Amino acid sequence: MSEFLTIENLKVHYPIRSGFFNRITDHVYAVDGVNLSFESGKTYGLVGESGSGKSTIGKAIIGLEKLTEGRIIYEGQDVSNSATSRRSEYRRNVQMIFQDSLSSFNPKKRIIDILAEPMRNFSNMTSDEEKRKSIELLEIVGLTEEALHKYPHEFSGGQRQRIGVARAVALNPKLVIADEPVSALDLSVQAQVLNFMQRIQDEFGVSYLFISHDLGVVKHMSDEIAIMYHGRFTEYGTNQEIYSNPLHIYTRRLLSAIPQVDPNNREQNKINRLRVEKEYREEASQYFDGEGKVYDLQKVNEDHYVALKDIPTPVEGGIR
Ligand SMILES: Nc1ncnc2c1ncn2[C@@H]1O[C@H](COP(=O)(O)OP(=O)(O)OP(=O)(O)O)[C@@H](O)[C@H]1O
Repeated sequence: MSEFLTIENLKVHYPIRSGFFNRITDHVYAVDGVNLSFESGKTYGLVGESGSGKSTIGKAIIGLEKLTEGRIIYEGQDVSNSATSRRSEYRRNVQMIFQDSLSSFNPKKRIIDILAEPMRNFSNMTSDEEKRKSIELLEIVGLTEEALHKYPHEFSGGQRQRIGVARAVALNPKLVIADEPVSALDLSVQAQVLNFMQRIQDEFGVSYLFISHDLGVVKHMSDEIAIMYHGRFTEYGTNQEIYSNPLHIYTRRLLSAIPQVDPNNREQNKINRLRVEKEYREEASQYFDGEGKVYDLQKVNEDHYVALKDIPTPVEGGIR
């Protein structure tokens, strides 16, 4: 299957100003050379701790952050520059869902206006068509026509996130960037929202970039996973490779931090976590260069890339 969107060497550096003249004295390297390609109908997990640069990648792809360097290639054309002719088609096809829909929705607008906004921006529907489409969208996420004339605050957090999903998919986009879409919700409600997202993917073939700080949450959603540390990828691979054969200590650290539901696994998990922490402290130079940056990604196999100085040699049953 071919890629419809490719991100090449993406960099977003924020200037730090200081002193009496407010001069630029340094930069935050929020995203520092990231490559990523998207195929239709797949979910890509983007995972890392707070401040690692995940949201900045999402915002740069959607056009909310200016690229310091790099290119965004959509259907074979460079759309990095906002003046390009394909830009409008690109903006229609790449949508975003935010963590907190209450603050991303205008509280004074009714749901019909919130849902119809992308239709008004990117299509020429009549108000009847907008209404019909909005009802259809609400049904897709398990809500009824009654919701149309209500305001965002009249819904629960889970319902609002479902409305956010409905708005994002209103125009059949190719990619939806979901930035921590369920982090603010209770566990049972999280599962409900994720189920709707999955059903929509099965029906319409949309791709997701699913941003989370939690490897546990992305596990059941993602086909491919990128692990991010200080603006760079430490590891990239298929779900199977990342969860069953993690090679970077940072990935293993995130994995060992997933809470264990089964009490029988808790003791083993604790031992594992302590072992990973010890290795993280004592063998950092294998994983990070002299400045504490991760190395460039290297290919382990078709399904797996890791930022290590030396790629370990394969042994029977995987790579260790
Ligand atoms: N507008 C900005 N100006 C300066 N620095 C910024 C700006 N936006 C983000 N940063 C910095 O860039 C880095 C990456 O931030 P980003 O929000 O992308 O991380 P994140 O992984 O999404 O974290 P979180 O999970 O907390 O949202 C952080 O150090 C952050 O402080």
